[in-house]
Amino acid sequence: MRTSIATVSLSGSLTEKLTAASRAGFDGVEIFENDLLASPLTLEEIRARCADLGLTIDLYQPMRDIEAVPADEFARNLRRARHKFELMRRLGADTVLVCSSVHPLAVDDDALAAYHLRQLADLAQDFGIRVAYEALAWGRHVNTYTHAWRIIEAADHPALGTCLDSFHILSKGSDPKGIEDIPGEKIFFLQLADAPLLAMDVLQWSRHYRCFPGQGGFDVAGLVRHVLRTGYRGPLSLEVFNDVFRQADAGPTAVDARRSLLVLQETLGLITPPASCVPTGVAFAELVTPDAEPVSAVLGALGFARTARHRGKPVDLWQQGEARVLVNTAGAARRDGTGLAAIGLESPDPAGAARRAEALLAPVLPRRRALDDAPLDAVAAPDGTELFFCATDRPQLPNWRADFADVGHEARGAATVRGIDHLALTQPWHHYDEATLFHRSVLGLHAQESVDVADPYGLMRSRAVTNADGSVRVALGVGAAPTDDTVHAQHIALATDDVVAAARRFRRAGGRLLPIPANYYDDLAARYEFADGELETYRELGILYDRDAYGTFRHCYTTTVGHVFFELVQRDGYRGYGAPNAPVRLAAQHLAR
Ligand SMILES: O=C(O)c1ccc(O)c(O)c1
Ligand SMILES: [Mg+2]
Repeated sequence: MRTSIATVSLSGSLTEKLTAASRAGFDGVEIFENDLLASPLTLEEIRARCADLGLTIDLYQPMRDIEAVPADEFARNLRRARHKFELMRRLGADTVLVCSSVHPLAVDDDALAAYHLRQLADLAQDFGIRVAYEALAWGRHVNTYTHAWRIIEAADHPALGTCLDSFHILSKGSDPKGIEDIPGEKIFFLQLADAPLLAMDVLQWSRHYRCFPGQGGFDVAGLVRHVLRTGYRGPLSLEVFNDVFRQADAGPTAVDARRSLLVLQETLGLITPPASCVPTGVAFAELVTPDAEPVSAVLGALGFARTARHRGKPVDLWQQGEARVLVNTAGAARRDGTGLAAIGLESPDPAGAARRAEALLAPVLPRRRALDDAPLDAVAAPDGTELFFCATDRPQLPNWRADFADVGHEARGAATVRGIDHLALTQPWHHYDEATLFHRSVLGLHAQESVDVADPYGLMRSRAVTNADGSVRVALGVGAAPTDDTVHAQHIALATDDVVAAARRFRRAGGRLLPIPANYYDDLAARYEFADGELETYRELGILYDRDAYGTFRHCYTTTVGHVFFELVQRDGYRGYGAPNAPVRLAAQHLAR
């Protein structure tokens, strides 16, 4: 189906919005009146710009407070409408959106509303224009789609139909099944928006918190299914009022928006992009650093051994159990200090995973490889993290590990780390919803609930995306103090079967663990019963503790190197990420700085 986006959904000038929509692959736009009023371009120039960009103008909006008002008011409305219809003719737009009235003088009189809309449609028809009447969720008397449709039926005019907007329908809890009672040709337009499930006034909710389908809590696909059954064949159009998108770069927002429609269309069986290919593990985490020494010291103290070196690049492979960490001193020019730059995802079908990622608009990264290196497909996540789709020691598939030559080092002592438990990636503040949708749709991971975490200097939000068996877990976090990279760093959480042994080993080898305040342990003692000496051990090492319905969680943190730190995690059935402990950890990290 054709896809469209309202200019109000994107940041910038009208020109910037149109360019972003076109680049992201939209077929058309809804032009929001304010964007037009504020543009220095003439109507003819806007029309030509859209044509050059391959965009149709699918809707002009909104007209407000038209119907069921006193007669003198309505006469003025018709005069205003004539003016707008002339404008639309010059613009080349043939559908106008009319919102249900919020006028203080509007009366609760369906017959009068129908009579007024019929007159408006009569006038519109002279200009070859169609009027799409939309029930605002906060409309004074008309605030449900069924009520709007009753009035349209009563008005009975070929140039009058309805505009359905998923936000207004789903925010009020209306049953979307009734949409099937409207003939498809009377649905003149379909606007789509999702929203997080919040208990608040619908107008505020709508104007500030809408998001793209798949990013909130509404069943937008279910609603569209009802619309498609009517025979509606107009565009799927996104109309998203959102405080974050208003400020973020229009380019990435438009791509995020288009991805949401691709995923929606896939859900509805309208398109079939390459199938989802869920990663089955973390092959490696790659750190870039200008100086390998500090991070190597931490890895060594954690019990990792530098086992191999890339044949052609200054990249070392550090390994312990199934945990592999690459330390790359070549890419550091791009970043300041040590950071987590890439993740290798063990994929059942690396090439297939890359094809899906590309089809869902993930930026494909050039393969930086030498002639005999294994071909590695990589894409960039919204936060810039490089995601490699790879295979480790699997016959028939290119083996990334073969690009590394063993250096013969082995770890001293038994392994205390088993593998990578999870990776925590800090998202730029304006990419949080986009990141969730990206990891869900491109990688096929499941998103858990978003949790709020109090940082002493602001609020953090965090949400985990995982595969079914938990062998891939990524915690996406967004911080309130985005400039504080020391605290809001990325981290690599390492799975251990004995966090006490792993922590002691780290300390004996000269590693420094994050100190946790005594008050925390006094509280733990009040909340849980521990075996003799257990709490003292946690207190001594800075080990944090949590429990959920499934088991217990013990974890501690190394101090931070550049923009990255490590966590040691002992997960005994526990499914979370120690969220109750996160405020204490964040405060301790601020203090340690
Ligand atoms: O918030 C508004 O006023 C508004 C305007 C036009 C729409 O299509 C809409 O859904 C909301
Ligand atoms: Mg709308």
